[in-house]
Amino acid sequence: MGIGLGGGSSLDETSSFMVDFVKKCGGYAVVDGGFATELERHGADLNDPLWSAKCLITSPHLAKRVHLDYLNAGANIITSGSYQGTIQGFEAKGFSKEEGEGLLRKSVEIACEARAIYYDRCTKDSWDYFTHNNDQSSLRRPVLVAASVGSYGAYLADGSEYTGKYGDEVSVEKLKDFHRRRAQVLANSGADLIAFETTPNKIEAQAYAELIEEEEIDIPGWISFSSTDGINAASGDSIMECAAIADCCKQIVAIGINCTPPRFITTLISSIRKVSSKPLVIYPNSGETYDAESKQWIRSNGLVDEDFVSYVGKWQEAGASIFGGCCRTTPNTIRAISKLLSAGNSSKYNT
Ligand code: MET
Ligand SMILES: [Zn+2]
Repeated sequence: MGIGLGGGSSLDETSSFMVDFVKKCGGYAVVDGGFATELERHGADLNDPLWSAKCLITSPHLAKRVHLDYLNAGANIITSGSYQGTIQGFEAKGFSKEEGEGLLRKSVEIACEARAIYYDRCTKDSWDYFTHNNDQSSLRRPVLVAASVGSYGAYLADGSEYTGKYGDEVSVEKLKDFHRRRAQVLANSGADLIAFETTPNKIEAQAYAELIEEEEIDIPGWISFSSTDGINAASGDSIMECAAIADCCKQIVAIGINCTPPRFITTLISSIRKVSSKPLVIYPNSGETYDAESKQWIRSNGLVDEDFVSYVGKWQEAGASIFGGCCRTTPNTIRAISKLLSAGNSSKYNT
């Protein structure tokens, strides 16, 4: 178990979990960047229905390295490689249900191992620092491990997490059944929280909220939405309605927008703020567009890291407090975000 609440935490503790964590981090927290992007940059071939979760089978060492790179870049929250890994998807590859569940747990174990390595190094570094500077301040940053849950659309592997068009036959009940076992397994995997990511519509948010209650999921979570127009969730559902569903769920300790172009974020934050005072987690993609057919990112409109980072202050002003990156962002993006926020913080305290 990490430093999360773990079994038996009270709802009061849960509702203040993210507010307390952000405070502990210094008023803002940093999330990691694109996981798949970074695996691919290191040569992984993720053209597979499991996408980045394929590495849990073929290259767990690389997954650990990517987590570690994000920690070294300044992340306070790292997200496990389970985004597109589902028991159904693993079964389609010939794994048994138990093996599939084991792979989900492994995604969290890998992230926890990366955190342990990072902490070990920090302890060593602060010891070196102490012996040279006679200063006992620890250089260790608080770090949470979030278990990633991709949407039903991610499992379909046809880009429908960016359209939210699941068809009439897909109901809240069906989505709950689809997500149930994975959510149970990840809630008991040692992760500090569950990140329901790239949620494109209202019914999936509703399914998560109901599932959390029904299954008595006792670790905190966030629900993060995708948008393709900066006004609504990707399906066209009102972002305020989506956020209101997440707001009603006590176990949901933050609401977010991820894998959405940076230029859309500020207006979405303002909309969400109208219906929720929970901490907001913002981790956009680079602004490039994903082509589901060719399974490639189209390089136009992408932002260089400096451009991406130039938005972060605006998102903070609009009311968000947790920042990172999604697809096509890298440890360099996260390093730049950390640097910017820590500079802002020190100037705040120095004036
Ligand atoms: N956490 C996931 C990743 O970075 C989110 C993907 S969004 C399509 O791989
Ligand atoms: Zn993404």
